[in-house]
Amino acid sequence: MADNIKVLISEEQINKRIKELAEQISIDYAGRSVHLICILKGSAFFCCDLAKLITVPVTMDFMSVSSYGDEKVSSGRVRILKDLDESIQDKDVLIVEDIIDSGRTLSYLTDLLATRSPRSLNICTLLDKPERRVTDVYVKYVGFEIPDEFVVGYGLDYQQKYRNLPFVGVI
Ligand SMILES: O=P(O)(O)OC[C@H]1O[C@H](OP(=O)(O)OP(=O)(O)O)[C@H](O)[C@@H]1O
Ligand code: HPA
Ligand SMILES: [Mg+2]
Repeated sequence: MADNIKVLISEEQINKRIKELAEQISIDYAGRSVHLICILKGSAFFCCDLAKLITVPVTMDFMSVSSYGDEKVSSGRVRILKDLDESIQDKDVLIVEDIIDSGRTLSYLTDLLATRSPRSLNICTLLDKPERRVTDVYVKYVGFEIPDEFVVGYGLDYQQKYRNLPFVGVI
């Protein structure tokens, strides 16, 4: 396998879990529409695959945020590279992330977006690395809990590489 990357979560496991998450979200948002906020770049694959399987009406917007740069640890400073295009006022907003690690990114984002008067605001993350948390965040939908290892693939990068791997692996 390229650069000795060990599979942690296979493509089949990811697809199965995304289906389950989409079913749960479709039940929870029944009778409403859900406004997905995709946090670029990491969440691009997950958010698009999830959106395709949700059966209630979906709208989407994109925000680009970065704090890791080329490192394996957070710089501690969350930078917004691109803000949302549309207002989230009175919308049922679901932030879609690839991973919650230290919790800094999502803590910063939920505080920021809460000031913009959404009707509701929740988080869906594919991966959760609870051992690394330095900031508490309430996450409603979690795909997989993973151990304290730096992972790549299915959107996640190391030095901008490996995002296109169809599985989640450890370098
Ligand atoms: O919980 P945290 O410690 O804040 O880490 C999680 C965040 O870090 C990664 O983004 P990154 O800054 O690497 O940007 P990218 O998505 O463009 O790779 C990841 O995609 C999450 O957004
Ligand atoms: O384990 C990780 N891998 C890639 N990007 C990340 N950003 C936070 N944690 C990670
Ligand atoms: Mg990254």
